[in-house]
Amino acid sequence: MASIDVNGLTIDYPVYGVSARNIRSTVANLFLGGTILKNKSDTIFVESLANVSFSLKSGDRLGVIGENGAGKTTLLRAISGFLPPSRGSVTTKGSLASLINVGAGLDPDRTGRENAVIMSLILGARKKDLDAIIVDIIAFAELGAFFDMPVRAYSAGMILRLSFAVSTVIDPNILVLDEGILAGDQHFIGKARDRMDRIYRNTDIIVLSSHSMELIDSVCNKVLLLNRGKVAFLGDVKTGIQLYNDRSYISGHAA
Ligand SMILES: Nc1ncnc2c1ncn2[C@@H]1O[C@H](COP(=O)(O)OP(=O)(O)OP(=O)(O)O)[C@@H](O)[C@H]1O
Repeated sequence: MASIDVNGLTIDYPVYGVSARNIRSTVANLFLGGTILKNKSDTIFVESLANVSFSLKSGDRLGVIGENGAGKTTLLRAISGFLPPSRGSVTTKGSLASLINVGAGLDPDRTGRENAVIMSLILGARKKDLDAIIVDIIAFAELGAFFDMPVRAYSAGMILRLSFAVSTVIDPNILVLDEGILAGDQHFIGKARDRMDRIYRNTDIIVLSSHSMELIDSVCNKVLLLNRGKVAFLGDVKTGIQLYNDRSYISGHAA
């Protein structure tokens, strides 16, 4: 059984090299992004998530929505294990594939093939299935001779092809996806979207961040609406999308 438990999760990003005295106005920060804080030694922090808690179990498809800077990517990174909590905890059970930052988890000094083998094993592939898995990755990514070149020689779109092919070749128990990465080459994105339809059906838990309410509505059965790093709403999809659209969850905003 796959599960995700997020408990009191707070993430502060330190911003070095900026003095608190140079942050001119707190008014400008009222509606967008995390809260800007400073500690005793005048170091600036952006509190991008503040005391976020929720649990997901098999069958849950969570749509993470919110305006620019609300904390969506930060939450997805923390669930994926890329970002340690400043306070609180994140516990996941089950194999997890993460498609947030294109290329995350790839070793630039290894070839596409070597990365494909390593990541497939991390995702739970059995050794006896590896040959077939690599054949599938080669066919899907369509990287030609570049598959045997180091990843540092890839273009951004080629890295996306490899990351996507590797992360989706086996159905993971948990898929964490920022839909924003699926942009670019129309031929590949078309193939990627077809494959996502299969993954959306077969994966135990999906955490999907998107600015497309149409996609959230079609894939998800729960919505987490973030507002400046805090949970503004957690519950059914229709209500969450309605709140997001009319912006009534933003304090001081007249709908
Ligand atoms: N590396 C960083 N250093 C400092 N602050 C950061 C860093 N990354 C993100 N932030 C801040 O954390 C907050 C949340 O950012 P995050 O990227 O999670 O938002 P988001 O909801 O994904 O936004 P968008 O829809 O614009 O992609 C923002 O205020 C942002 O300025």
